[in-house]
Amino acid sequence: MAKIVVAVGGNAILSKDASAEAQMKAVKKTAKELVKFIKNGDQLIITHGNGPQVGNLLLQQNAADSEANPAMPLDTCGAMTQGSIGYWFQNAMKEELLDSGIDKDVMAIVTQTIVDENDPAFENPSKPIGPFYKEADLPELKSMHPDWDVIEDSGRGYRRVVPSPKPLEINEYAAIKKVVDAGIVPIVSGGGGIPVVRKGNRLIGKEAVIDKDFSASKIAQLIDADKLIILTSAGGVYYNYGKPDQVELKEVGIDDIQKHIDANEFAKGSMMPKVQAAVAFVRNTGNPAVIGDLEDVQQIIEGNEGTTIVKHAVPAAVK
Ligand SMILES: Nc1ncnc2c1ncn2[C@@H]1O[C@H](COP(=O)(O)OP(=O)(O)O)[C@@H](O)[C@H]1O
Ligand SMILES: NC(=O)OP(=O)(O)O
Repeated sequence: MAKIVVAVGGNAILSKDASAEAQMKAVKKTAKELVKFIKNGDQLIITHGNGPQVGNLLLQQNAADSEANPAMPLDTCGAMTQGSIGYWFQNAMKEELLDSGIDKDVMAIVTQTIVDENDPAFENPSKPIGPFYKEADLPELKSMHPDWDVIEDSGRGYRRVVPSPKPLEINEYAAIKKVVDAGIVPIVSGGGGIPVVRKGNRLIGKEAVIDKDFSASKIAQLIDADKLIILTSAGGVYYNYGKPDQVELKEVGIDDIQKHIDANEFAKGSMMPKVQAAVAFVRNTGNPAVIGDLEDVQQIIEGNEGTTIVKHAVPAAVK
Protein backbone atom coordinates (compact mmCIF):
# COMPACT_ATOMS: atom_id res chain seq x y z
CA MET A 1 0.00 0.00 0.00
CA ALA A 2 1.47 3.35 -1.04
CA LYS A 3 0.91 6.47 1.05
CA ILE A 4 0.07 9.20 -1.45
CA VAL A 5 -0.44 12.93 -0.91
CA VAL A 6 -2.64 14.33 -3.68
CA ALA A 7 -2.91 18.08 -4.21
CA VAL A 8 -5.80 19.48 -6.26
CA GLY A 9 -5.65 23.03 -7.63
CA GLY A 10 -8.23 25.67 -6.84
CA ASN A 11 -8.50 26.47 -10.55
CA ALA A 12 -9.39 22.84 -11.16
CA ILE A 13 -12.39 23.22 -8.78
CA LEU A 14 -13.54 26.61 -9.98
CA SER A 15 -13.32 27.19 -13.73
CA LYS A 16 -16.06 29.44 -15.15
CA ASP A 17 -19.05 29.02 -12.87
CA ALA A 18 -18.25 30.20 -9.32
CA SER A 19 -21.54 29.01 -7.80
CA ALA A 20 -21.41 26.56 -4.89
CA GLU A 21 -23.44 24.14 -7.00
CA ALA A 22 -20.90 24.17 -9.86
CA GLN A 23 -17.92 23.84 -7.52
CA MET A 24 -19.56 20.97 -5.64
CA LYS A 25 -20.14 19.28 -9.00
CA ALA A 26 -16.46 19.74 -9.89
CA VAL A 27 -15.39 18.38 -6.49
CA LYS A 28 -17.70 15.40 -6.97
CA LYS A 29 -16.07 14.71 -10.35
CA THR A 30 -12.65 15.00 -8.68
CA ALA A 31 -13.73 12.67 -5.85
CA LYS A 32 -14.72 10.06 -8.45
CA GLU A 33 -11.14 10.24 -9.72
CA LEU A 34 -9.49 10.28 -6.28
CA VAL A 35 -11.39 7.19 -5.11
CA LYS A 36 -9.50 5.29 -7.84
CA PHE A 37 -6.35 5.56 -5.66
CA ILE A 38 -8.21 3.98 -2.74
CA LYS A 39 -9.62 1.25 -4.99
CA ASN A 40 -6.03 0.68 -6.08
CA GLY A 41 -5.17 -0.01 -2.42
CA ASP A 42 -3.40 3.29 -1.76
CA GLN A 43 -3.69 5.40 1.37
CA LEU A 44 -4.76 8.90 0.38
CA ILE A 45 -4.08 12.28 1.97
CA ILE A 46 -5.92 15.05 0.10
CA THR A 47 -4.97 18.69 -0.03
CA HIS A 48 -6.46 21.42 -2.19
CA GLY A 49 -5.96 24.97 -3.40
CA ASN A 50 -8.19 27.96 -2.75
CA GLY A 51 -6.77 30.73 -4.95
CA PRO A 52 -9.94 31.47 -6.96
CA GLN A 53 -12.23 30.88 -3.96
CA VAL A 54 -10.38 33.00 -1.40
CA GLY A 55 -10.11 35.88 -3.88
CA ASN A 56 -13.84 35.72 -4.57
CA LEU A 57 -14.61 35.55 -0.85
CA LEU A 58 -12.47 38.60 -0.23
CA LEU A 59 -14.40 40.50 -2.91
CA GLN A 60 -17.68 39.51 -1.22
CA GLN A 61 -16.32 40.56 2.16
CA ASN A 62 -15.25 43.95 0.86
CA ALA A 63 -18.56 44.52 -0.97
CA ALA A 64 -20.52 44.02 2.28
CA ASP A 65 -18.01 45.73 4.57
CA SER A 66 -19.63 47.95 7.23
CA GLU A 67 -19.15 48.77 10.89
CA ALA A 68 -21.85 46.29 11.86
CA ASN A 69 -20.60 43.59 9.48
CA PRO A 70 -16.87 44.07 8.97
CA ALA A 71 -14.91 42.32 6.24
CA MET A 72 -12.91 39.38 7.53
CA PRO A 73 -9.12 39.49 7.10
CA LEU A 74 -7.32 37.25 4.60
CA ASP A 75 -6.19 34.59 7.13
CA THR A 76 -9.80 34.16 8.30
CA CYS A 77 -10.99 34.06 4.67
CA GLY A 78 -8.42 31.29 4.13
CA ALA A 79 -9.91 29.38 7.07
CA MET A 80 -13.41 29.94 5.65
CA THR A 81 -12.40 28.42 2.30
CA GLN A 82 -10.76 25.47 4.09
CA GLY A 83 -14.16 24.94 5.65
CA SER A 84 -16.22 25.28 2.49
CA ILE A 85 -13.97 23.31 0.17
CA GLY A 86 -13.27 20.77 2.95
CA TYR A 87 -17.02 20.33 3.37
CA TRP A 88 -17.47 19.74 -0.36
CA PHE A 89 -14.59 17.22 -0.49
CA GLN A 90 -15.58 15.43 2.71
CA ASN A 91 -19.09 14.76 1.47
CA ALA A 92 -18.09 14.01 -2.12
CA MET A 93 -15.37 11.54 -1.07
CA LYS A 94 -17.62 9.79 1.46
CA GLU A 95 -20.40 9.47 -1.10
CA GLU A 96 -18.04 8.07 -3.75
CA LEU A 97 -16.54 5.62 -1.25
CA LEU A 98 -20.00 4.41 -0.19
CA ASP A 99 -21.05 4.09 -3.84
CA SER A 100 -17.92 1.98 -4.39
CA GLY A 101 -18.77 -0.23 -1.41
CA ILE A 102 -15.82 1.07 0.64
CA ASP A 103 -16.39 1.82 4.31
CA LYS A 104 -13.83 4.51 5.14
CA ASP A 105 -14.03 7.72 7.13
CA VAL A 106 -13.11 11.05 5.57
CA MET A 107 -12.17 14.04 7.68
CA ALA A 108 -11.37 17.65 6.80
CA ILE A 109 -8.89 19.13 9.28
CA VAL A 110 -8.49 22.86 9.89
CA THR A 111 -4.76 23.22 9.32
CA GLN A 112 -2.44 26.08 10.18
CA THR A 113 0.90 26.59 8.50
CA ILE A 114 3.71 28.28 10.37
CA VAL A 115 5.51 30.96 8.36
CA ASP A 116 8.35 33.38 9.08
CA GLU A 117 7.04 36.89 9.70
CA ASN A 118 10.24 38.19 8.07
CA ASP A 119 9.73 36.12 4.93
CA PRO A 120 10.57 38.50 2.03
CA ALA A 121 7.39 37.22 0.31
CA PHE A 122 5.40 39.63 2.51
CA GLU A 123 6.99 42.48 0.53
CA ASN A 124 6.64 40.76 -2.88
CA PRO A 125 3.08 39.59 -3.56
CA SER A 126 3.15 36.64 -5.97
CA LYS A 127 0.14 34.40 -5.31
CA PRO A 128 -2.72 34.90 -7.81
CA ILE A 129 -6.16 34.86 -6.22
CA GLY A 130 -9.73 35.49 -7.36
CA PRO A 131 -11.05 35.99 -10.88
CA PHE A 132 -9.16 36.61 -14.10
CA TYR A 133 -9.47 40.13 -15.56
CA LYS A 134 -9.00 41.33 -19.13
CA GLU A 135 -6.26 43.82 -20.00
CA ALA A 136 -9.00 46.36 -20.84
CA ASP A 137 -10.33 46.11 -17.26
CA LEU A 138 -7.01 47.12 -15.69
CA PRO A 139 -7.49 50.94 -15.54
CA GLU A 140 -10.89 50.56 -13.82
CA LEU A 141 -9.46 47.91 -11.49
CA LYS A 142 -6.60 50.25 -10.57
CA SER A 143 -9.01 53.06 -9.68
CA MET A 144 -11.31 50.75 -7.68
CA HIS A 145 -8.47 48.96 -5.85
CA PRO A 146 -5.40 51.23 -5.83
CA ASP A 147 -3.73 49.00 -3.20
CA TRP A 148 -3.90 45.81 -5.31
CA ASP A 149 -0.92 44.21 -7.01
CA VAL A 150 -1.91 42.60 -10.31
CA ILE A 151 0.03 40.23 -12.61
CA GLU A 152 -0.54 38.43 -15.89
CA ASP A 153 -1.24 34.74 -15.08
CA SER A 154 0.05 32.16 -17.60
CA GLY A 155 -1.64 33.71 -20.65
CA ARG A 156 -5.07 33.36 -19.01
CA GLY A 157 -5.64 36.98 -18.00
CA TYR A 158 -4.74 39.28 -15.12
CA ARG A 159 -5.19 38.49 -11.43
CA ARG A 160 -4.69 40.10 -8.08
CA VAL A 161 -1.64 38.77 -6.24
CA VAL A 162 -1.08 38.60 -2.47
CA PRO A 163 1.94 37.64 -0.34
CA SER A 164 2.73 33.93 -0.27
CA PRO A 165 5.31 33.06 2.40
CA LYS A 166 6.94 29.63 2.38
CA PRO A 167 5.59 27.03 4.83
CA LEU A 168 8.04 26.27 7.64
CA GLU A 169 5.93 23.79 9.64
CA ILE A 170 2.48 22.25 9.41
CA ASN A 171 1.11 22.93 12.90
CA GLU A 172 -1.27 19.96 13.02
CA TYR A 173 1.01 17.43 11.29
CA ALA A 174 1.36 15.06 14.28
CA ALA A 175 -2.44 14.82 14.58
CA ILE A 176 -2.71 14.35 10.79
CA LYS A 177 -0.22 11.46 11.04
CA LYS A 178 -2.44 9.77 13.65
CA VAL A 179 -5.50 10.21 11.44
CA VAL A 180 -3.64 8.67 8.48
CA ASP A 181 -2.41 5.76 10.64
CA ALA A 182 -6.03 5.17 11.73
CA GLY A 183 -6.94 4.59 8.06
CA ILE A 184 -9.02 7.77 7.77
CA VAL A 185 -8.78 9.83 4.58
CA PRO A 186 -7.83 13.34 5.72
CA ILE A 187 -8.33 16.57 3.82
CA VAL A 188 -5.54 18.80 5.10
CA SER A 189 -3.74 22.12 4.55
CA GLY A 190 -6.54 23.47 2.37
CA GLY A 191 -5.38 26.57 0.52
CA GLY A 192 -1.85 25.82 1.73
CA GLY A 193 -2.99 26.10 5.35
CA ILE A 194 -3.89 29.23 7.29
CA PRO A 195 -0.70 31.31 7.49
CA VAL A 196 0.30 31.92 11.11
CA VAL A 197 3.38 32.99 13.02
CA ARG A 198 4.29 31.51 16.37
CA LYS A 199 4.62 33.84 19.37
CA GLY A 200 5.30 31.67 22.40
CA ASN A 201 2.17 29.56 22.85
CA ARG A 202 0.10 31.72 20.50
CA LEU A 203 -0.42 31.43 16.78
CA ILE A 204 -1.17 34.73 15.05
CA GLY A 205 -2.78 34.84 11.60
CA LYS A 206 -1.04 36.68 8.75
CA GLU A 207 -2.64 38.22 5.67
CA ALA A 208 -1.31 35.91 2.99
CA VAL A 209 -2.15 32.82 0.94
CA ILE A 210 0.33 29.94 1.06
CA ASP A 211 0.93 27.96 -2.09
CA LYS A 212 -0.76 24.62 -1.55
CA ASP A 213 1.90 22.90 -3.66
CA PHE A 214 4.60 23.89 -1.16
CA SER A 215 2.56 22.84 1.85
CA ALA A 216 1.58 19.60 0.08
CA SER A 217 5.30 18.90 -0.41
CA LYS A 218 5.95 19.71 3.25
CA ILE A 219 3.18 17.50 4.59
CA ALA A 220 4.19 14.67 2.21
CA GLN A 221 7.73 14.83 3.64
CA LEU A 222 6.50 14.99 7.25
CA ILE A 223 4.24 11.97 6.97
CA ASP A 224 6.75 9.91 4.95
CA ALA A 225 4.60 9.72 1.82
CA ASP A 226 5.66 7.34 -0.92
CA LYS A 227 4.50 9.74 -3.60
CA LEU A 228 3.36 13.32 -4.10
CA ILE A 229 0.84 13.88 -6.88
CA ILE A 230 -0.11 17.39 -7.96
CA LEU A 231 -3.28 17.39 -10.05
CA THR A 232 -4.10 20.45 -12.11
CA SER A 233 -5.72 21.41 -15.40
CA ALA A 234 -2.59 20.71 -17.48
CA GLY A 235 -1.65 17.29 -18.89
CA GLY A 236 1.81 17.61 -17.39
CA VAL A 237 4.86 19.86 -17.26
CA TYR A 238 6.07 21.43 -20.48
CA TYR A 239 9.44 22.89 -21.34
CA ASN A 240 8.96 26.06 -23.49
CA TYR A 241 5.28 26.13 -22.51
CA GLY A 242 3.08 28.05 -24.96
CA LYS A 243 5.88 28.31 -27.56
CA PRO A 244 5.89 26.48 -30.92
CA ASP A 245 8.64 24.15 -29.63
CA GLN A 246 6.91 23.29 -26.34
CA VAL A 247 7.52 19.74 -25.20
CA GLU A 248 5.66 17.77 -22.54
CA LEU A 249 7.81 15.77 -20.14
CA LYS A 250 7.02 12.15 -19.35
CA GLU A 251 9.82 11.46 -16.89
CA VAL A 252 12.51 13.87 -15.77
CA GLY A 253 15.32 13.84 -13.21
CA ILE A 254 15.53 16.57 -10.57
CA ASP A 255 18.89 17.87 -11.81
CA ASP A 256 17.51 18.38 -15.32
CA ILE A 257 14.33 20.18 -14.23
CA GLN A 258 16.28 22.20 -11.62
CA LYS A 259 18.25 23.83 -14.48
CA HIS A 260 14.95 25.04 -15.98
CA ILE A 261 13.79 26.28 -12.56
CA ASP A 262 17.07 28.18 -12.10
CA ALA A 263 16.63 29.74 -15.56
CA ASN A 264 13.16 30.97 -14.44
CA GLU A 265 11.50 29.12 -17.31
CA PHE A 266 8.29 28.22 -15.47
CA ALA A 267 5.40 30.64 -14.90
CA LYS A 268 5.53 32.25 -11.46
CA GLY A 269 2.33 31.60 -9.50
CA SER A 270 1.23 28.60 -11.61
CA MET A 271 3.74 25.94 -12.81
CA MET A 272 6.84 27.23 -10.98
CA PRO A 273 5.61 26.41 -7.43
CA LYS A 274 4.43 22.98 -8.59
CA VAL A 275 7.80 21.96 -10.02
CA GLN A 276 9.70 23.49 -7.08
CA ALA A 277 7.45 21.69 -4.57
CA ALA A 278 7.77 18.40 -6.46
CA VAL A 279 11.57 18.71 -6.68
CA ALA A 280 11.85 19.46 -2.94
CA PHE A 281 9.82 16.33 -2.14
CA VAL A 282 11.88 14.13 -4.47
CA ARG A 283 15.22 15.58 -3.33
CA ASN A 284 14.44 15.12 0.38
CA THR A 285 12.76 11.70 0.23
CA GLY A 286 14.10 9.98 -2.88
CA ASN A 287 10.47 9.16 -3.74
CA PRO A 288 8.79 10.26 -7.01
CA ALA A 289 6.39 13.13 -7.61
CA VAL A 290 3.88 13.41 -10.44
CA ILE A 291 2.31 16.53 -11.94
CA GLY A 292 -0.68 15.69 -14.11
CA ASP A 293 -4.23 16.34 -15.17
CA LEU A 294 -7.11 15.88 -12.81
CA GLU A 295 -8.94 13.91 -15.49
CA ASP A 296 -6.11 11.42 -16.01
CA VAL A 297 -6.01 9.77 -12.57
CA GLN A 298 -6.42 6.20 -13.85
CA GLN A 299 -3.65 6.72 -16.43
CA ILE A 300 -1.47 8.37 -13.76
CA ILE A 301 -1.98 5.32 -11.50
CA GLU A 302 -0.96 3.14 -14.45
CA GLY A 303 2.06 5.37 -15.11
CA ASN A 304 0.86 6.41 -18.56
CA GLU A 305 0.07 10.10 -18.05
CA GLY A 306 1.46 13.15 -16.29
CA THR A 307 5.07 14.15 -15.70
CA THR A 308 6.98 11.98 -13.22
CA ILE A 309 9.87 13.68 -11.45
CA VAL A 310 12.50 11.30 -10.11
CA LYS A 311 15.80 11.59 -8.24
CA HIS A 312 17.96 9.81 -10.81
CA ALA A 313 18.97 11.22 -14.19
CA VAL A 314 16.68 10.35 -17.10
CA PRO A 315 18.54 10.20 -20.44
CA ALA A 316 15.83 11.59 -22.76
CA ALA A 317 13.61 13.62 -20.45
CA VAL A 318 10.85 14.14 -23.02
CA LYS A 319 7.67 12.49 -24.30
N1 LIG B 1 5.42 24.92 -18.13
C1 LIG B 1 4.12 24.67 -17.99
N2 LIG B 1 3.64 23.43 -18.21
C2 LIG B 1 2.32 23.19 -18.07
N3 LIG B 1 1.39 24.11 -17.70
C3 LIG B 1 1.82 25.36 -17.48
C4 LIG B 1 3.20 25.70 -17.60
N4 LIG B 1 3.33 27.01 -17.31
C5 LIG B 1 2.12 27.48 -17.00
N5 LIG B 1 1.19 26.51 -17.09
C6 LIG B 1 -0.22 26.74 -16.76
O1 LIG B 1 -0.36 26.45 -15.38
C7 LIG B 1 -1.67 25.93 -15.16
C8 LIG B 1 -1.71 25.23 -13.81
O2 LIG B 1 -1.54 26.22 -12.81
P1 LIG B 1 -2.77 26.77 -11.94
O3 LIG B 1 -4.01 26.84 -12.77
O4 LIG B 1 -2.30 27.98 -11.24
O5 LIG B 1 -2.86 25.58 -10.94
P2 LIG B 1 -3.94 25.07 -9.92
O6 LIG B 1 -4.59 23.91 -10.63
O7 LIG B 1 -3.08 24.64 -8.78
O8 LIG B 1 -4.89 26.19 -9.58
C9 LIG B 1 -1.90 25.06 -16.38
O9 LIG B 1 -3.26 24.82 -16.62
C10 LIG B 1 -1.26 25.89 -17.49
O10 LIG B 1 -2.20 26.79 -18.03
N1 LIG C 1 -3.54 28.24 -2.11
C1 LIG C 1 -3.29 27.76 -3.35
O1 LIG C 1 -2.18 27.34 -3.70
O2 LIG C 1 -4.36 27.80 -4.22
P1 LIG C 1 -4.41 27.42 -5.76
O3 LIG C 1 -3.95 26.01 -5.90
O4 LIG C 1 -5.85 27.59 -6.10
O5 LIG C 1 -3.54 28.39 -6.50
